[in-house]
Amino acid sequence: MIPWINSDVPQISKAVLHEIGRGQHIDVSDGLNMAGRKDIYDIHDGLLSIFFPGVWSRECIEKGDVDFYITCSLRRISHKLVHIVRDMLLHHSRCNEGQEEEADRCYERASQLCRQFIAALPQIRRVLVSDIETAYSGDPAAVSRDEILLSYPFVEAVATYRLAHELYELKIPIVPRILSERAHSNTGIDIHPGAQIGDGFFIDHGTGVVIGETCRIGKNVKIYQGVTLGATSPFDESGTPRRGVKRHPDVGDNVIIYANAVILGGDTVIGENSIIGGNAWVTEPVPPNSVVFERNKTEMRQRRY
Ligand SMILES: CC(=O)OC[C@H](N)C(=O)O
Repeated sequence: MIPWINSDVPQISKAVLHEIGRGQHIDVSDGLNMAGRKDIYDIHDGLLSIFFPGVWSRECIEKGDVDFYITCSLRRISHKLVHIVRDMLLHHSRCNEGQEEEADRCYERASQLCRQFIAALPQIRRVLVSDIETAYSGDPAAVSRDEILLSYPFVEAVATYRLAHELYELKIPIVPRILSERAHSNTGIDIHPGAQIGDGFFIDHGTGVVIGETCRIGKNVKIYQGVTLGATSPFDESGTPRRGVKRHPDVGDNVIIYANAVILGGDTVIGENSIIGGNAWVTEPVPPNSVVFERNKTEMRQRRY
């Protein structure tokens, strides 16, 4: 018997309860159940395994069973997702004073949003194949597409990003960030769901990559470990960082960004076909077809393909 447990714990429980009751900033009074995060993880796993059944699924799946597997999984995921999104919408409305919505309305809206999300899955899957294709054609270390799919961390990070982006575009609260931060923990690659990323995107090695919310990235872009596409956070008069403004760079088609380059700012545009060298620090626009090989020094050159 540990004596302090009996004497101290009831009092400390009361004090914790008191802090919860103060409801400052984080409102748990409506019982937003964070066990829900496990349900979202389950949906995340389920969606990835639908994209690549028998590869990312826990189950071994025979060719003849794929159809059945996808239909059953998708039905299960759709049900679960509608309930989670309903809870999130309800919670979100309660956090905004005077805008509380009825549960039934949230349920209806959740159902519509999830329908749109599920309808987008075939297209997301198609784009994901283009990402793997860019990896295969761009990385001589990759022996096969299967090797990339089974072992490269960027596949999970980018697949998750593409799912999370769809949810973000539908303005579903919190769920997109839970997905992307889970992939961030698993892979070391941090892609905000708000970023816009074109087809054929490849992150080689991946560790430490950060891609900010308002980035726009073109097609067939390749980046290496440690690259930051970050913000020069603008502040308002009171010194508070301004939300909802364009603060991360744009990257044109066919750009390659080597390891640990840092590219910052909402007005920073990397023109198409450019190469940004390792450790470059870029805070100004770079014209198309440039090579940036050290701090802000650019050189025009003809790209070879
Ligand atoms: C990627 C990055 O610079 O993030 C900084 C901050 N979270 C923002 O979004 O502005």
